[in-house]
Amino acid sequence: MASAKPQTESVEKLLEKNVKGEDLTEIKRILYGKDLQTLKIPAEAQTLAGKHDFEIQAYKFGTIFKEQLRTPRIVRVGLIQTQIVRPTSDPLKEQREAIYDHVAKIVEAAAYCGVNIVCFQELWPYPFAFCTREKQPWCELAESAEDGPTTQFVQKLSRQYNMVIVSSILERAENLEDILWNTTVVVSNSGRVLGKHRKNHIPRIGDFNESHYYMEGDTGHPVFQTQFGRIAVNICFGRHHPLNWLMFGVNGAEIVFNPSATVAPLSEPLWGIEARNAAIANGYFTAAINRVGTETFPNEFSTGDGLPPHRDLKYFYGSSYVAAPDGSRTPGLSRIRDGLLVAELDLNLNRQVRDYTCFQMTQRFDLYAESLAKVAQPDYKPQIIRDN
Ligand SMILES: NC(=O)NCCC(=O)O
Repeated sequence: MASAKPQTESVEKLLEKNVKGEDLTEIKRILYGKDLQTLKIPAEAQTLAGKHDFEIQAYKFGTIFKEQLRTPRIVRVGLIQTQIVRPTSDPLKEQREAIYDHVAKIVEAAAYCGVNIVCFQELWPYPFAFCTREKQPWCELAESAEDGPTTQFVQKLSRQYNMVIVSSILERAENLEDILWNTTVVVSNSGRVLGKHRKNHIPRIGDFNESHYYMEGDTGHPVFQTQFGRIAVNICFGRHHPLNWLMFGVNGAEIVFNPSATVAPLSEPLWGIEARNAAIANGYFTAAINRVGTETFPNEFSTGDGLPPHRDLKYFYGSSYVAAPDGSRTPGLSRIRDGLLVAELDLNLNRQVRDYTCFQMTQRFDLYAESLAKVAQPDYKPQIIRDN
């Protein structure tokens, strides 16, 4: 039997293998915007990466010009993408703890790289089982956002490394009838739970049957003021919704993280566009993080799409990246390996780009508020002018 074709490592590796010299530089200029300076990765971080089998890439976004009246506002963000560590048939606690242990090593490497804010992928401590429609054992993993095992684990890391940590979990609202939510918890660098955001848009696409587990979030568009800047979280499927991105910007976000879990056939051609476009349109930085690998579940499931029952959700393609408001972006992390992407940002770039593009000044909230208010009425008639 022919073996499956190996996964492509990354678009960047393909380009570098096949295009050389000035042609490569020109292609990168057109595809990625300005050429970002790479940052030196400390030896301690390299050693951890070698020992625990993950890659590290590190880049620096500068500003357009040096300001006279404001000092630079430098912050380092770290994006962590991983595969699950243990098979999905292992005891739940062992699966979760193996992921904790592995991710802790990558956070340690991030600390060596001087990272101030780290964000993990969507529902990072578990396999992405919340698609299969199998309720058990997976609902058992749901936990309190305020003091569940994952938040407690993250709080220790935050305190140890003086890092803000953005941690996506399956929340069980123990104070409200045990309702489940897809929630991201923001833990301050002091270890305090700063707050949480519940996923606004729940997918009903392909095998992503997440609406069997949780409803659309009820937390609006919170922005978290941290010591290192104002941050927000647009959880996975919300990246297809421009108004979701917009509202985080309107509320003052300077960096919007997009912890995701998405597979190649569904979204790969969109991946490099959506978070990057959001950065351009909203005048802030975006950071998109995706998990890696194929996760195989004990029981077959199907989605009513004519395909035979199967045990996996297809391939999670990693490729995490950071984009800036001027449209420049980092290369993606690998499609096939666990990784840490470090990006140094000067948050002053946001205002410099906004002053230049005037995208915020010209966006006409008044016009769209009036139009959307009409659209939301049950008797709305589309504004079509007909040739008859
Ligand atoms: N987790 C999640 O929302 N996935 C949906 C798939 C996609 O948006 O690409």
